[in-house]
Amino acid sequence: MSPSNRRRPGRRPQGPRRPGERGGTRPADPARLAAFEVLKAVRVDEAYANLVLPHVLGRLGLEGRDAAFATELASGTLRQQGTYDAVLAACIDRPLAKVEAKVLDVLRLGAHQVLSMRVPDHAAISTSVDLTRAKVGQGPAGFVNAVLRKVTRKSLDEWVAEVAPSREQDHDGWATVAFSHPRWVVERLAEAVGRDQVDALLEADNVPPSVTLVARPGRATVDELGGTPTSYSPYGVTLDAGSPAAIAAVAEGRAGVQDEGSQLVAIALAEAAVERDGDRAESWLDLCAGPGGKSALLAALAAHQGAALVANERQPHRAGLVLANLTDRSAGSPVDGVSGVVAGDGAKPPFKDATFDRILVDAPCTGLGALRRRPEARWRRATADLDVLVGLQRSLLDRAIDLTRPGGVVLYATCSPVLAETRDVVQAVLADRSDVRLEPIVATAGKVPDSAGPIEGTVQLWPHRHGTDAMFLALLRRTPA
Ligand SMILES: C[S@@+](CC[C@H](N)C(=O)[O-])C[C@H]1O[C@@H](n2cnc3c(N)ncnc32)[C@H](O)[C@@H]1O
Repeated sequence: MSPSNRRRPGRRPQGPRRPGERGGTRPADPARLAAFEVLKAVRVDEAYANLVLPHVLGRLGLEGRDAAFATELASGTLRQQGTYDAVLAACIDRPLAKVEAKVLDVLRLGAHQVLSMRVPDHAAISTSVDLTRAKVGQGPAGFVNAVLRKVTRKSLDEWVAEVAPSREQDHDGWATVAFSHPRWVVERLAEAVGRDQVDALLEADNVPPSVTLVARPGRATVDELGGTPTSYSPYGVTLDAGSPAAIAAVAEGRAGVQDEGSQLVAIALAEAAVERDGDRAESWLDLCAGPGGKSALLAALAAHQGAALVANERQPHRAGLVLANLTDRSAGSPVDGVSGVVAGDGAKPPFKDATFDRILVDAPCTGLGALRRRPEARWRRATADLDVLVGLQRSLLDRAIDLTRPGGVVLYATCSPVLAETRDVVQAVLADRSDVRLEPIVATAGKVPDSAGPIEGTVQLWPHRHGTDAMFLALLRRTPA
């Protein structure tokens, strides 16, 4: 599919002049102002767009269509910034690095409206000029006007054909521009998914996912949530419309927003075969639990299986979020299945060796499998992050194996398909130790079609194939040394 097929309807009629407007000095349009403020918060404060958006919308009093327009404008601009920067570079006769950051934000927002939102050119340009006057000053308004006029001269497809390298001679360079991903990410994803599928994956990364909910078993049912049942998780539904917060089970914490792939990770740990250790109730550990989405599902599954879950998270404020996720809001006490929440470093865990029956290591990772839901994430990561993360992932998996009793299991998961974080971590730990073996995932996640991971028996989910985040799952069993 060509990049221009990613256009979404966003046409927004221009209303009459607002009170107080006078010729040439109109105030900035509030929805565009909101999107501008989100970009600024992402750039200056390293904010997450999806977290800052509700605050900005609330502060500016935006609701309904205006809120939807601002959301698409901010998220779409951040997501497709790589494409727009290549276009803008062709329209400006100095390097983009020399353009004032606030002006570049306005230009990117304008480019998104012109090239991907079907906002009429004159409206996109005049509101961008207004925004420049309001937030930067009169000086650059003419520059913004001139640059955006140039942008309107071609469609997105025509621009990509003009500014991207040749697809035949430099596929990754072309994909970098056409699908707006940093080149190193294109290369790593191509290595993981295969050259024949990488374009489909990159394209899927640019489509915001629909909202998926989980009904925590024993506390809520999928029927309470409405929506369409997910294909693989028995606890999931995809919302067709509306806000999750308006659903009682979500508001009460008995259900939550959770990608289907994440649901399959928690289910895979619960479903693994583990022989009972006498009459003792099973003890489960979520080693990297923050903010607690998988812990909440694990706790419900643990309660059902008569087990007890400990949730551990290194960052104290995220451990607080885990606690909130594991608290029964009406009773004010931990939900069934929880035996504790700990703020500790999983690489130096405050637990005794060989004490847990099942451990989830949902490792800190690059998150390159969840780019659909985090529009700015692709620009935040760098290859240098990989080395640091891989070292941490290996030591967390290693410690988790120490904490597992012989016969028990560790599920290693990442929301990244990058082979250095998946295959290589698992193979390195297997090569180092004689007291662990890899086992195939045979239950629900293992039955997902076309989900073979990079080592036999492991699972790799994909946005473009399964509609989930690109979760990787590997099951390891502790054996006597
Ligand atoms: C992928 S996230 C986990 C998501 C979580 N399982 C959920 O479903 O909500 C990884 C988490 O590991 C935490 N983390 C990073 N380093 C850690 C460490 N050394 N020990 C324990 N947790 C750590 C991060 O703060 C982050 O919250």
